Amino acid sequence: MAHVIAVANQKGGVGKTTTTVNLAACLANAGKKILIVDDDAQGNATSGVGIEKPQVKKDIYNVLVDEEPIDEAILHTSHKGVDIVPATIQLAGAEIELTSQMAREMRLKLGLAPVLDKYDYILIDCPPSLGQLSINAFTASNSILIPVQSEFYALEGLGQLLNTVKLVQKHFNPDLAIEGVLLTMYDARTNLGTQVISEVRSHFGEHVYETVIPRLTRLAEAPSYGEPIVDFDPRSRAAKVYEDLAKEVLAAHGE
Ligand SMILES: Nc1ncnc2c1ncn2[C@@H]1O[C@H](COP(=O)(O)OP(=O)(O)OP(=O)(O)O)[C@@H](O)[C@H]1O
Repeated sequence: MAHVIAVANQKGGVGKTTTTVNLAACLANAGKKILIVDDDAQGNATSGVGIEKPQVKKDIYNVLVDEEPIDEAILHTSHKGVDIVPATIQLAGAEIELTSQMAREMRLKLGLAPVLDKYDYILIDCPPSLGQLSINAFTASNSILIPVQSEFYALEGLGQLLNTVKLVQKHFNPDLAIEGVLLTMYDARTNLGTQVISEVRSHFGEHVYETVIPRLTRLAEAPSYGEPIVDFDPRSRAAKVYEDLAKEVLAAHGE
């Protein structure tokens, strides 16, 4: 039975997609079957695993809005053991279209149900907002992994995110847990990064991963080649840090 993890932070550009794609590949290298759900109309997770948009016949929009079977939208990716439900720009309309539909918060949960036993982990790459797409992700998930950029305003907006988590727990998904808080884009050359780390750790305590993702150019380069870092540059420090994160995630699940 898959463990479903929403990778979320309504702040833009904090490393959600980078974390989804690279954690997925590292978990697959550890022998796990992984499904990525691209829940963001930008479709960066989709292109980041080598899927060209014209290749996409059905995407997450068709699952959420048209309630079409998810297996018709699932594609294999460039990385063995990682499948994806892609997103294209048509997802941009879903927030509004879902608003007038019945059981709108449950669409992703219902959509994923038939494939839960085919995967070990399902990672949902959430959009930078707390609208219907994120609510659907939180309702469908066992837990939420929060990437936090190591910068001055790191904690800003996290209160709002945690409030949304509480609302979803109350109304749709009482068992939704915090999977972990991941510090990203850490720059060792500034004192600021170190300050932010201690601030985030004092706030979230044991939820914060030991692994901290540094700011590394290789991580920004890999997506344009449609490859996770472990394929693009397997011996790099960037590959190593996401491998470390995968080990922590597996350990947290007793593996
Ligand atoms: N550790 C890192 N070092 C260097 N660049 C990074 C790192 N993590 C992410 N990036 C780059 O920063 C940008 C934003 O990252 P990413 O797309 O993963 O964030 P996001 O939270 O998914 O963004 P959005 O909110 O737009 O969906 C991308 O260009 C990505 O390649």
